Amino acid sequence: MHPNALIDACAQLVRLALTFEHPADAVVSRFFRDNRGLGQRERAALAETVYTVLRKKLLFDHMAPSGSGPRERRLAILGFAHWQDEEARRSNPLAKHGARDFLRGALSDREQQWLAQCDAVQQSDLLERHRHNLPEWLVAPLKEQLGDAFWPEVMAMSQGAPLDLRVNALKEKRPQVQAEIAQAAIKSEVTPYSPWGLRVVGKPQLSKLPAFVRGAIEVQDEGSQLLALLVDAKRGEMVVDFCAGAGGKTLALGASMRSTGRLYAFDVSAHRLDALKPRLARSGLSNVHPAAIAHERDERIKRLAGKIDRVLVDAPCSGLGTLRRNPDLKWRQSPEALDELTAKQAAILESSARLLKPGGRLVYATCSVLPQENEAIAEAFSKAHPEFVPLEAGEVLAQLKVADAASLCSGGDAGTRYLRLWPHRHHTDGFFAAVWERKA
Ligand SMILES: C[S@@+](CC[C@H](N)C(=O)[O-])C[C@H]1O[C@@H](n2cnc3c(N)ncnc32)[C@H](O)[C@@H]1O
Repeated sequence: MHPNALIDACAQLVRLALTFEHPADAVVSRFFRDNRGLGQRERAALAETVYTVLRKKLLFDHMAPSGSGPRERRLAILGFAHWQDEEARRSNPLAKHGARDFLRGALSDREQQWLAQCDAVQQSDLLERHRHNLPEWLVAPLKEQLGDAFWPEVMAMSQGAPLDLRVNALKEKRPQVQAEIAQAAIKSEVTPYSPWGLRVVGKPQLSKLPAFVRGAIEVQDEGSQLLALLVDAKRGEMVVDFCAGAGGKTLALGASMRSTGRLYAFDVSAHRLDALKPRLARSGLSNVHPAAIAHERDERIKRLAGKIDRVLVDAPCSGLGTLRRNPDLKWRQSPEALDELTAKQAAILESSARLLKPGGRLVYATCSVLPQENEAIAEAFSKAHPEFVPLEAGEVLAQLKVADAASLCSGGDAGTRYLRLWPHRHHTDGFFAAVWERKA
């Protein structure tokens, strides 16, 4: 594709994404479906450009007005240029010239002059909002929690996430799978905390890889793997994954139960549960029972009350811990939407807790970094339910031989009450989890 046509296509995609009517990943997938002729490199350029625009929206909104031509094209030029610079910095500093040559081929003289002016802007000349690119309502809670680590977290959140895999412990061993994918030129390192994880170098295509096809690996952030690990589901138990969605954590729980016992995968979205089915088929698990429920007080839930050994509530949340993958969320979420979400989270936790038998374990988790979706929900639940004893997440993980378990946690007297993962510290998405045991 001619560079100019590619920049125009990027501008078209930027325009679609900036309506914020749908999640950015859905907009990108739709665009690719509607433009089947696009090659792999063009797809990568399109996706990375639009994600860079979403990540740096306030900075680009500040720079764009000084240029000419359609606004979306100016945003696309900035997105493309910043993405390429980032790539060049990561892989080969000399590559920057090559990347800029390609872009120059797409730009008019006027656009080139404008881009040079934008490039000349120093960080120190910018207002804080143009450096953090966050909505104001999100800045205060992050600064309050992070202090000096606010800027490292901003940096971490403004980059893409690494590709993590979970090895299916039911079928295979991590070292063998690592060696096998290395044969297919996929380099990886074992993840520092999860015993099941591999962190892959780059973004190779996985769907045709034999290890993927036979269910030996699944794509899953290391943080998600640690949530499943905290549940510590065992052979022969009755386990509920209350908000199972497409089943990322269900599959990890099922494997840790060695495909025995009974694992219910509930969700209000039958559509999301449908996406679990092909994954389940690959996984070789035969203990999973997916079921769509109407709401958290569904009859099915009532029938299972007091019968379950372990419950995971991977609650619907703002997703603000996943800004590396979903940068549009910071523009699509709002304080009003959060109020609704926190009420839902409390209601789901309340209902799901009834499922547990005495001695059973309850895990409440989110991929949010906001205390109101996390500690506030957990503490209100503990207060209202003295029959549920909080466990130290740090101790649970240490018993499971997770390295540096205490460093993954915060809160409580010992500072290890809750799992609290941050992109800048742990190189995972932002996650929270609280663990309780129902008194016998
Ligand atoms: C964070 S996602 C779950 C992701 C999933 N556990 C995974 O690992 O892939 C939250 C899920 O909660 C579901 N949900 C929303 N309200 C619910 C409710 N009242 N009861 C059960 N599930 C609900 C949503 O449909 C969504 O799939």
